[in-house]
Order: sequence, then C-alpha cells, then structure tokens
Amino acid sequence: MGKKDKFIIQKTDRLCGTVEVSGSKNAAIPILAATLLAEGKSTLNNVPGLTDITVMCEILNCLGARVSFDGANNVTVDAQNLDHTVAPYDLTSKMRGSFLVMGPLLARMKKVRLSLPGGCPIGSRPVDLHLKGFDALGAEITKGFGFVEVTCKKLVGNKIYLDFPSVGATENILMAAVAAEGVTTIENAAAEPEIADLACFLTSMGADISGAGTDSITVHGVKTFQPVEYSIMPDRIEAGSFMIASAITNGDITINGVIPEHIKPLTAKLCEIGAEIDVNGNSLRIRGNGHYTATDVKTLPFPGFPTDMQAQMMSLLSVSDGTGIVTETIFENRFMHAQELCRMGANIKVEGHCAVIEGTPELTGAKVVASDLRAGAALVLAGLNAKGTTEVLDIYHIDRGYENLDGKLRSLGADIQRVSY
Ligand SMILES: CC(=O)N[C@H]1[C@@H](OP(=O)(O)OP(=O)(O)OC[C@H]2O[C@@H](n3ccc(=O)[nH]c3=O)[C@H](O)[C@@H]2O)O[C@H](CO)[C@@H](O)[C@@H]1O
Ligand SMILES: C=C(OP(=O)(O)O)C(=O)O
Repeated sequence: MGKKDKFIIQKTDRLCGTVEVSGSKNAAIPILAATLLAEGKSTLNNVPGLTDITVMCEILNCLGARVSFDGANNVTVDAQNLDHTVAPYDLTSKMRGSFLVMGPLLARMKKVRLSLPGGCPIGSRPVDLHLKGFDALGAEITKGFGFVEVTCKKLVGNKIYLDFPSVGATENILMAAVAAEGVTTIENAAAEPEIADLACFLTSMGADISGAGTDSITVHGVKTFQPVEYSIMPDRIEAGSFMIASAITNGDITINGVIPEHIKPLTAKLCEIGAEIDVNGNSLRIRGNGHYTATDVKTLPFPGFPTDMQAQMMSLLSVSDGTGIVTETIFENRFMHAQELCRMGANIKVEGHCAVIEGTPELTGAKVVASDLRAGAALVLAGLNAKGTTEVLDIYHIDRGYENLDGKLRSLGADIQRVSY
C-alpha cells in the first residue's frame, strides 16, 4: 500500500460469492485510545489492518505505551507506563480520530496537549463539543499556537447536554467521565453502535456505564481500570459497501460477520429500491436484479441513514430508474464524489445540502480521483458498473478504512488491480 497507488477496474457483470467483514475502524480507533486508561497490557482482537489504525498505534507509542500488531488482526497495548502527554503534530494531523486520546489521557495523566484538528475534505469538523464536555467535568482549557491544552486537578461528574449528537464528542467525554468523581450524564448523546462497543470495552475494564447506544448515557466514575482482552465489532460501513457492490453489479453476495441491527437503515433502502435481501443470523445474502427504482435518502445520526454510506448509495442511485434526492445533513461538504461520478456519465446536480440524481442506464469508465475515504469507495463501486476501464487515483484515502478492498472484491469475481504510479 503506497501513497501513489491507484485502482484499475474493468466492468464486472455479476459479483458472486462470500465475503467476511473486518473489524470496525470507527470502533477500533476509540477503543485503542481507551486502552490508555489501564496500567497494563490490553489485547484487542479483530482489529482491521488499516493505515488509520497504524497511525493510532504510532500515537499510543509516542505517549509511552508499547503497541504490537501481530499481523493477524490482534493488537496488544501495554499502557503500564505513559510518559508523554503531548502527541506529535506529524501524526495527529494525519487523522482526526487521534483527538480521541484526549479523554483517556486527561483521566489518567490530568494533562494533555494536542494540535487542534483542521478542516478536512468533508467539512470543517470543529471539536467545540468535546471541549465543552471536558470543561463541564472541571478541566481547564487553553488554546494557542495551533494547540489545545486541557488540564485538571481532578475530574468531577456533571450533567452534559450535547447541542448535536456528535460521535467523537460522546466518545471522548465518555472516556473522561468513567474516571470522574461522581455521576455524569450525557444527554443528546450519539447512539451509534460504535459508542455501544466502546462502552462495552470500558465496562469490561471496570467502568460503570448505562444507556450507551441510546441518547442518554449515565456514568458512575470509578478509580481503577484493569487491562482486558476484547474483540472489536464488525464494520457496518464495510458491510454496507459490499451490499452496494452486489446491487450495482446485479450480483449475489453473502456477507458474513454482519450485525443486522447496525445496517437496518441501508437494508430498508435497498429493499425499497428492489434488491433482495435475506438475513440469517450474522450472515446476509443480497441479490441484485439490475433494475432499481430511484428513492430519496437523507443522512441522519444513528439509527438514520449513515453519512458514511451516502457516497456509495449515490453510485447506485446513478444507475437506478428515475430521480432520487440525497440530502446530507451531517457534513457540509460531503459531495466531492458527485462531480467525479458525473465524469463517469452520472447525471447529478448538487445544490447546497442536496444532490439530485437522475438515473442513467450505464456509467462509462474514466480516470477519477478519490477525494476522501467513502468518495473513493463510491468510485470503485461505480467502476464495477461502468463500461470500459475506470482508474481511481489517490486510493490512500480508501486504505484508511477498507481492509484489502481489492483482494475481497477480486475474490467475488471483480477485475480490479492495484498499481503504483
Ligand atoms: C472515527 C470516526 O468514528 N469517524 C466517524 C465519526 O466522526 P466524528 O466523530 O468526527 O463525527 P461527529 O459525529 O462528531 O460529527 C458530526 C457533525 O457534528 C459536528 N461537530 C462535531 C464535534 C464538535 O465538537 N462540534 C461539531 O460541530 C461536525 O462538524 C459534524 O458536522 O462520526 C461521523 C458521523 O457519523 C462519521 O462520518 C465518521 O466516520
Ligand atoms: C469520515 C470517516 O472517517 P473519519 O472520521 O476518520 O474521517 C469515515 O469513516 O467515513
């Protein structure tokens, strides 16, 4: 995997077979951060092999933890001795999720200094709600020179209401609140499954949390945390991306390692437009029929339709019959894939938070650029449908969040090659 890799994709008529979902990137990142709470060695299983995970492990190493990845999806973090409270800009600037070390470091070291995350290709993404939460727990916040320093003598539980159910703010505040004196409530909390997985990990370490996975979380602070072994939940966005891969190629794919509750918003939409889906325990079979009726999609916090599936869904709507409207309510700039899809023959007009997609019978291959992780996935999916050859450049974005995407697609019959340029 290199910074200068691209995918070369030929049209695939029908993807068939079985694919295993990897562990969730968005659950693994906060859980890796949470290992910092316990003095000792925690082991995480089912950790996806992704560049974002490598960066997070490097950050933990810089803080004094000793991290080892066995190359088979198991990571050990020995956080016995932490000797730094500052994470280097070179690493934190690579990944927004790095800001999630703030909560556990504040809880354990009473002091943390991180670079303020800048904007990113999908939006401005401020961290004001994270900081408001720490402030409510009694921390002192100082900003300057591109950094934010958060310190406390001790953390004290409080009632926190989030103006928006931010996933990252809920996770960061939760990881500090578990060690605060007394009771913390987080109202209007994010209810994404990754938060429930983090809470489950924290609880196994000794934390006392109720309500995680709903919009109201209650935490009774505890003094100590023990290191544990824990298996990361499956990646619902990877599962969803393979569902679209099957639908867009008129395929027949069985996806193993799915938690059906987590992907309900997508399952509902795909059934509505004409895909056939059978759920059997943690396995899901999706059959495409080549004809989909366009629909409208609005991204919302869980259990609404996930913003992380919006771009991939747009690829499918591009080849559906009729007109669909996609409304993006979570990030203000998450339509960069639309122009690239148009270069492949899609008919999409973007106006503010809405994209109007008029279906076209077939896309055509082109050279396109992945502007971010899910935009990249959407272009790969479109490439599977497009006549001729599609080249997707800047696939380092895709490597942030999909483990061996090309290998998994090849195992289902896709003609996709990774080439360095
Ligand atoms: C590593 C990880 O888990 N990333 C996910 C996480 O990102 P992330 O945790 O960054 O997303 P948030 O839920 O925090 O962001 C949602 C919205 O809230 C805004 N906001 C957020 C925090 C804040 O302090 N102030 C503020 O205004 C953001 O700019 C954005 O418009 O949830 C997103 C929404 O489901 C997903 O797309 C990302 O894949
Ligand atoms: C936006 C995403 O991730 P991040 O928050 O790490 O940028 C994503 O996974 O689609």
